[in-house]
Amino acid sequence: MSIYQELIYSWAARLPIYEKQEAESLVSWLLEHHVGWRRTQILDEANESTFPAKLFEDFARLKTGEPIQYIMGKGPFYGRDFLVSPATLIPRNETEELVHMIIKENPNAGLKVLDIGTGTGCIPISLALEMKAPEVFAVDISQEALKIAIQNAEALGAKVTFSSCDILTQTPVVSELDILVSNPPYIPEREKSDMHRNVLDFEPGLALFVSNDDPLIFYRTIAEKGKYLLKPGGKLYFEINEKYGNEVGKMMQSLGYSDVQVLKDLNGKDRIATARR
Ligand SMILES: C[S@@+](CC[C@H](N)C(=O)[O-])C[C@H]1O[C@@H](n2cnc3c(N)ncnc32)[C@H](O)[C@@H]1O
Repeated sequence: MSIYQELIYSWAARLPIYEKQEAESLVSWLLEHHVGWRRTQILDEANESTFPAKLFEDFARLKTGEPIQYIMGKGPFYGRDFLVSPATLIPRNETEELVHMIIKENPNAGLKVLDIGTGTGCIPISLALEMKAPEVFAVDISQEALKIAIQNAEALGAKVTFSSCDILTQTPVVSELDILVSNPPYIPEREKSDMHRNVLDFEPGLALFVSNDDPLIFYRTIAEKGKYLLKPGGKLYFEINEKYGNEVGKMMQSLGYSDVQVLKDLNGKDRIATARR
C-alpha cells in the first residue's frame, strides 16, 4: 500500500461522522487541494513533515463536521467551481437538475430571466453562460451572499445584474420576464431536528428555514409577483421541498397559472414545480 493510500485510510478513520467511503474521498479531496495529489497517483515517497500547515488546519475543521466546500471556499456546480462563504448555501445537485431543465426547455435566444434568492449566483450564472444570449437578473436579501455572487460572475465571465431585494416585502424592478426561477428557503423550523449537524451548524439559516406556520410563504409570494413580472406565456420554475409538491402545484393553479407540473429529481423525490403564466 502506498503512503498516499495509508494516509487516506488513517485520516478517514479519524472522521467517524462520515461513512468510510465518503471520509476517504473527503481526505483525498483535501490532499489534492493542498498537495496536488490525485487519487490515481501512486506516491512512494511522501512525508507528512513536508505537508503545508494549512492541510492540518483544514483537516481539523473537517473533523468538526464543517462542509469541505466552506473549508476550501468553493464548490462545484454545473461544471464550474463557485466561491462559497458562510453567508451562502452550498450549491446542491438537485439545483443542477433545475438549471439543466431550464436550459433544455428554453433554447431561444435573448430570453429575459430573473432568479430570486440567488446565494452564490449558481443559478443565474450557469443560465447566463449556457443559454443563448439571455438577459439575466438576480436578487437576494443577503448583502454578503450578493458579494460572493458578484465575485463568481466576474470570475466566470457571466453577465448578470445583481441587486438587493427582500422578496417578501419588495418587488424586483424588472418586467416582461420569460423565466422566473427560485430555490427559496423551504425547510420548516420543525424539521431542524431531522437535519445533519454539518448543515445546521454551518449553512446559513436565512437560506434554509421558513416558519412552521407558513412553509409556502416564499412560493406563494413569488408566484403572486410572477403574475406581473412574467410576460404572458412566461415560465415559473421552483425548486421545492419534497413534502410540499401537491400544495405548491395547487397554489400555482389557484393563482391561474397553466401547464402546472410537479417533477421528481434523480432520487425520485418531488423537487421541481413549473408552470406557465
Ligand atoms: C435555498 S437558498 C438558495 C441559494 C441558491 N439559489 C442556490 O440554489 O444554491 C435561498 C436564498 O434565498 C435568500 N433569501 C432568504 N430570504 C430572502 C428574502 N426574503 N428575499 C430574498 N432572498 C431571500 C437567502 O439569502 C439564500 O441565498
